[in-house]
Amino acid sequence: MTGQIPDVPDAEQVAPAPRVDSEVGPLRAVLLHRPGNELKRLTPRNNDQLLFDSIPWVDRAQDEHDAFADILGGRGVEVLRLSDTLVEALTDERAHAAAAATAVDRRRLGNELAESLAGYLSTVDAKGLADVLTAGMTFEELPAAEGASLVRKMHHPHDFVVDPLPNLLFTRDSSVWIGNRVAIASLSMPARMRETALLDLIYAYHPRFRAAGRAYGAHSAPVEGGDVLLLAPGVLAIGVGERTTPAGAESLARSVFHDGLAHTVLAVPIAQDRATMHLDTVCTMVDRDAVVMYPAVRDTLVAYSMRPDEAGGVHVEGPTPFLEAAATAMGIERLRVIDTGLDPVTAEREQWDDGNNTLAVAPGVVVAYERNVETNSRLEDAGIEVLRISGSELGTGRGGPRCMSCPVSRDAI
Ligand SMILES: NC(=O)NCCC[C@H](N)C(=O)O
Repeated sequence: MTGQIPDVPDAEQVAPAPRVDSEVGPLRAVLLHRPGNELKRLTPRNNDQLLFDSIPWVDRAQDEHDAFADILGGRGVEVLRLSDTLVEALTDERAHAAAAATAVDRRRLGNELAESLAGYLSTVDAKGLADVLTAGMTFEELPAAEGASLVRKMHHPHDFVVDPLPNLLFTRDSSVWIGNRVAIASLSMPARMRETALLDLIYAYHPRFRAAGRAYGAHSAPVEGGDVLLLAPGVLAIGVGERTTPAGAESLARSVFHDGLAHTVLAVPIAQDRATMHLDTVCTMVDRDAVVMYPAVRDTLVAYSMRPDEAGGVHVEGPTPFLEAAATAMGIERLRVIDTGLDPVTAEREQWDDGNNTLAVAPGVVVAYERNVETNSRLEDAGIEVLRISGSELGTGRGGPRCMSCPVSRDAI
């Protein structure tokens, strides 16, 4: 070997380091979840509780999601699939044991069934366990030998022993990268709380992530990633409404100040409605200095500005109009606003259908649902390139391209 030039891996072969400082820097790697059997659990009886507005046609949802992943891949983005990362993490026996424990709800199952379920899950391989953790398990799927407890006898065969997680599709909400740290969200709705534990295990045990530092504690007050916008390096906006609480926003702000990841955090009150469940349902960034925004909130959205004080605490000012507070914190003269739709009714329809929920793959280039015709044409009129995907089935869970993606690596802007 003496005298030979050592092999230098291609730049493309080296996984980009996890780091995200903005909403619009060129996207390098993203965590998606291809919808699977967990969506087949949705019925008219449980869809409200499981946070879906209707029953998706699963094969078509998968096709739509594959097209979404292809568009990202075509732009040079590395697509990581949540189920693959979960299976890889679960090959570590500590992760396997911890994951199995998260699936056993002793209070609901009672000791006898809980013990038999835990025993059964400990024998299942990583792939099988990942399937149960994501798609759940019904009483009729529980192996016959696993206990003949009263609980088992009295439940309907289609009741869940382990609840499914159909909202894993929305990877934006369960974790968010801020700089080189990841914040595991503390999800507020019962149907999504178990996602926190799965993401916690993926980031702790997957070789790609286990060295990454954490921001904020996974079990702190509720914060959901859909509420967190990285307006510019060092500037965060956090929606506070149906999901993220004031305590969650304050706790995340303290954490990012402590780690030197931000100098300003804007807490932005949003209506506590399903239509506006996260800040990214009414506003997402489409360029370094531009947002697409629901016009009904444009003039009323305000922000409380938080900055670290010299005593190690948090100084709070405001509220002041959001657009002004954001521009000041970002150090720009003005944040350009592109409205959703042309008239109030179109705007309301397109906001509901995630017209505001775009995913930037680079400054001025976004992925959007094709159905939001008016909003997309307004984006194009403003010079934004729109990569359209269909989302008739994906949208039944009430989330768009931004909700369905957790950027893991973006280049600096
Ligand atoms: N960031 C987002 O707005 N995510 C959409 C989440 C939809 C999901 N069905 C939920 O209700 O949590």
